[in-house]
Amino acid sequence: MTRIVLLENIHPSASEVFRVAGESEIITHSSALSRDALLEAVSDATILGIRSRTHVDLAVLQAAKSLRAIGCFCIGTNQVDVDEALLRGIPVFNAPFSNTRSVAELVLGEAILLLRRIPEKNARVHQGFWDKTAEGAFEARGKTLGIIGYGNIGSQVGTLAEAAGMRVVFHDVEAKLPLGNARPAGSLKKLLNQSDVVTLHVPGGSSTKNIIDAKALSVMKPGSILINASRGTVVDIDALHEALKADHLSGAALDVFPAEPKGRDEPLDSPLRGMQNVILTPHIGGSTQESQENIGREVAEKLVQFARAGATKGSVNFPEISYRPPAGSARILHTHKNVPGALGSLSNVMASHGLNIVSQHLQTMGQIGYVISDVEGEVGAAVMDDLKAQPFTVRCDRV
Ligand SMILES: NC(=O)C1=CN([C@@H]2O[C@H](COP(=O)(O)OP(=O)(O)OC[C@H]3O[C@@H](n4cnc5c(N)ncnc54)[C@H](O)[C@@H]3O)[C@@H](O)[C@H]2O)C=CC1
Ligand SMILES: O=C(O)C(=O)COP(=O)(O)O
Repeated sequence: MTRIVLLENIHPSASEVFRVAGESEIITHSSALSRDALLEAVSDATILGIRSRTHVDLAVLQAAKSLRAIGCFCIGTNQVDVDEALLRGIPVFNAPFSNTRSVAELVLGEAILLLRRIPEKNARVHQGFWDKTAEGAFEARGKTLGIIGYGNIGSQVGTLAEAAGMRVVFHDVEAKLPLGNARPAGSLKKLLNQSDVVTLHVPGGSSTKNIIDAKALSVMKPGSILINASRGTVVDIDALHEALKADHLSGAALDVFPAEPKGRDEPLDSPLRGMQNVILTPHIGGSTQESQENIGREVAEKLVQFARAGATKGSVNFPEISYRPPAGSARILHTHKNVPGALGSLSNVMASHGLNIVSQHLQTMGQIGYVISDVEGEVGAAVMDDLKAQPFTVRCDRV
């Protein structure tokens, strides 16, 4: 019996996919859960769906005794301990492109608004002042946009910015194919000291923590603008606050924060609140009708293909095996420690129970191997128990 638990207001398109696939036990929550409620909710879940707010760490994985797969209904997967999930035979899926464009459009819009000082001007008119002036207002055309993290979102931002006449440079830890006239800056420092607008599109995690700290900010051009719609941990907020107060930067836009409010009634705790040259948004970079509906469908379809057929293609942490139609009368999914002879031992156990292997696919990733076996014959409790009892077995399911 599959029990699907979906948190954080995942779009109804996901539940629809599960229902069409014949799943009826779908529990939805409109927000993230408190720690205790989360531990309770995962205790009998077979599939867990989350977005960026829910942290699935070792304790959550330990509490989730029946969990078979996790769906991140977003791009980032830094909120899940994906390595620990792998060791427990739990694949993690995400939607790597579905909200890319939504973030890219927001970032270009914010760059243009900040170059024209619109947040301050908007506030002044609302307050009853008519400060008609060109002072400090610039066109985007001809300005340099520096993109840190030239992946799916970063490169889309670059394409949109070039269409607005901007010159685009980027910095990435990997070699990347430049789109249009974009060029690698050569180093983070070279990017920072030539860009009028700097935008961050790196993943979260320890390797990107505080990339933008006081030193990096000091290298940025006087009067330049910083935009962060990646993860809150990437920017040292106190250092940014100082740089803005000192007028070293002319503005900033932040969609993500080191500590984000748990729900709609909790205020953001940030020294940047109240600064009129700073756009603050509640982590909505990827929140558009189009993206959420697509994400719901995309991730749910991946989870259904895994639950039904063991397909792991597109998983961010697991040996990948594409969907294949079942070739025998039953399919056995086996995750094991990647040790010599595991496949042979598995096959012998199946043969000893009279099962004929019709098709078998093995993929390994680091310490873990994953085998899909299609067999002819009766897959009873005895063979499943024997397979589970093998010393190298991590988990074994029949689908
Ligand atoms: N604000 C929001 O609502 C959203 C935020 N995001 C965030 O944006 C991030 C980026 O998304 P994508 O572009 O789809 O990911 P991606 O994986 O396509 O691109 C990330 C790029 O960053 C590069 N990178 C990694 N560490 C780096 C470092 N230290 N310095 C420079 N480059 C580095 C990688 O090589 C890669 O090219 C996601 O991981 C997620 O955290 C994604 C979607 C929505
Ligand atoms: O896709 C991502 O990585 C995001 O940050 C979007 O997160 P969300 O689904 O809005 O909680």
